[in-house]
Amino acid sequence: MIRFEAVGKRYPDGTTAVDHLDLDVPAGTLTVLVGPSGCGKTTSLRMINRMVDPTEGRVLVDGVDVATRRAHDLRRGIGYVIQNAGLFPHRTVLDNVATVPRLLGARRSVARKRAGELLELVGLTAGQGDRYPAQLSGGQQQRVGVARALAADPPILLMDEPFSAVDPVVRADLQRELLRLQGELRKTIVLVTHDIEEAITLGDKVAVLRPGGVLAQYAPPAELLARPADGFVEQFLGVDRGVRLLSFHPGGDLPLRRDNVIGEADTPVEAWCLVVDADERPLGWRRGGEASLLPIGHGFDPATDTLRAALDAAMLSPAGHAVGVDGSGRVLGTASAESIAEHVRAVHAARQVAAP
Ligand SMILES: Nc1ncnc2c1ncn2[C@@H]1O[C@H](COP(=O)(O)OP(=O)(O)OP(=O)(O)O)[C@@H](O)[C@H]1O
Repeated sequence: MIRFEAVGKRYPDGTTAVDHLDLDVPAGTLTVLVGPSGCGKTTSLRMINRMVDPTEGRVLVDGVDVATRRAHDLRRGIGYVIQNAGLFPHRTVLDNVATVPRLLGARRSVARKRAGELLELVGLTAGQGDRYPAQLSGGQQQRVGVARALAADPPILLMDEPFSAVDPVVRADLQRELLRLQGELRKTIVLVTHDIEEAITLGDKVAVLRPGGVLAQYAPPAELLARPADGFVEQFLGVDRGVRLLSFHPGGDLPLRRDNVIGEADTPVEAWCLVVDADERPLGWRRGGEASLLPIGHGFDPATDTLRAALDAAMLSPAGHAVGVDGSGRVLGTASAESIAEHVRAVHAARQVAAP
């Protein structure tokens, strides 16, 4: 666990980078520090591995004040990933990663074997390991940066804007990979970003910092979206909080209707009916008695999708209804945009009653 206790950082020129920060990062979780430029994210991150020392308060790692640790020893247990990966340009990718186990005393062959395993872990091939960093794409270089940071198997990983230098598609890919890796490795990760969307996607908890290095709110993403602490956080989160919050609601509890699902030969029972074949697969929407069918667009699988996907399916459907399908594509039922909104209201109301 990482703990900031009343931590402040004032630079000699009088700049307050971090102001009285209290923050706990539980072991095995991913915390994101997010906020506008200059609000002290990087400074806070670097106080964990003593690249920066606080001028007030203490940073504790597993209960020990990092100021009492030799920086060199401390950093053995803390991986560090930066924007643009920071790789050695004149070493192959494999050697970049193998450097760390070598420094820790592993024999060359053992270090290279370990590096190969790590490259595979982050989704790179042995062939890519033989190239030089400049011969890889930006996204692939970032993966190498993550592999290198993991090479000493540190319990803590610090990541400073690790995905900012790559395009949005690669970025989404790297974010998914990080979540997959974290599901496997359960490191204690602190990640800095200025992108609130990234923070909400990745964080178990998100710390929003405001200018002047003051913590504005520290909460799980769903709570942040549902209850921003003040106007600053609300504005920083953006305008579509309600819709984004739907990503945190599983689709499995959404009531689905079956009474507007009919077979090909059946008489429509209302203005829009979903026609299915004998195997319960969707054929399309029938309006009134019209013979032609309109495509259902994309369905949603309540077992794996969230209410955001369900609402999206409803919005894109000609009938205004999302079609719920199981993993094999068979229709489970339908839900209108209104019924999805009603369901969300009911869930929120139940939570408020349940809250102490
Ligand atoms: N070595 C330094 N000397 C003086 N001021 C500094 C120093 N390093 C950082 N600062 C100032 O401290 C404040 C916080 O900087 P920091 O880099 O932590 O912010 P940040 O939130 O990570 O910003 P960004 O998103 O732009 O990287 C800024 O006002 C910055 O100019």
